[in-house]
Amino acid sequence: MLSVKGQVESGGLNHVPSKYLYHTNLGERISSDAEVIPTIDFSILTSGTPDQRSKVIQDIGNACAEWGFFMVINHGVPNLLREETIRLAETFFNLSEEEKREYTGTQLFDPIRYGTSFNVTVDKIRFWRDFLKIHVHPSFSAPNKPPGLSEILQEYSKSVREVAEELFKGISISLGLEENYIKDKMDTESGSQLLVTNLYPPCPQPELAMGLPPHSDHGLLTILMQNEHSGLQVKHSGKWVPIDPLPNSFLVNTGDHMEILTNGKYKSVLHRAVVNGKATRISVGTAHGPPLETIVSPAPELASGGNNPPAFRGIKYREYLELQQSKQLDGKTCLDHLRI
Ligand SMILES: O=C(O)CCC(=O)C(=O)O
Ligand SMILES: [Fe+2]
Repeated sequence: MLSVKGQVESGGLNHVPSKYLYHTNLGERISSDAEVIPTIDFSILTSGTPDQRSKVIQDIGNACAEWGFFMVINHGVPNLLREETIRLAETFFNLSEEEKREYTGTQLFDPIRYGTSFNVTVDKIRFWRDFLKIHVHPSFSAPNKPPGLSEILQEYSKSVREVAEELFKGISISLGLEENYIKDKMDTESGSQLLVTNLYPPCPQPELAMGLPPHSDHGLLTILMQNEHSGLQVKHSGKWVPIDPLPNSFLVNTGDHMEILTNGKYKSVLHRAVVNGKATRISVGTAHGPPLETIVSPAPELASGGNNPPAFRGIKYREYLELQQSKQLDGKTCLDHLRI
């Protein structure tokens, strides 16, 4: 398994190798409107007046229902911590191929997994992306090199978890539920948190390859940041909307398990990562879910009565992850397998 970075750096790559050719017109239905995802001021959620707080909670609810994605500003995670996380993540990818290979996971639940594409055992075509995935909660793992990586990822994961917990409160209230509903029902304090670092090296023919094809995320919430290069696109009203996050912001999206829990009220939206010809793009996302053994099904409060029956069957989070990983990413959400 040769990483994309390794291939790019071996030199002389002036075209996309055939196994990476992605046969979709990337320009197709890119939104030309200046659409922007909603922005949520996190500081209002934590310390606004009661009126400001209910307004921002309403905004969160609308963002989850209409976009499944929003940008979070004033989140309190120090910029230095974010920058160091990205910098040290990059130094991991700068290790030699041999050093990185030590972390090649073979199993989905290996606590540390370095790899390329999505899942090379099922991918029919390869994606222009290398990754490092680590389980950071309830128990924390990280590669022991380069020096400092493990410490910074631990600190970063903890800070982001705090943001997630506040967002879970706001989301619970926005659904007409008690503030701690998601925290308690999904046991998020002992929940699973998976950190994924994506590295998309510059691509000689960016319109012919794909970093990550259309997919939805599995957890309750994903919190994502990136270096200065954009590439994320979100499906909205049938079009792909390129996302240019504000400096120092997080992108947050509701995942498949939020869609299950809310009985489809909040959507887990398709998104993809395109590549560019000039620069290495890095993104770091954390997926926040319940403990792996939790069975998630639609909340009875949101799925009852004749006109609102449960739309999904329940599934253990662990089994859902296995299901997702066993399939090719093909633009359909894995959730379709659970629809009643
Ligand atoms: O790199 C990005 O912007 C998106 C990454 C992503 O969607 C993922 O890791 O699930
Ligand atoms: Fe994603």
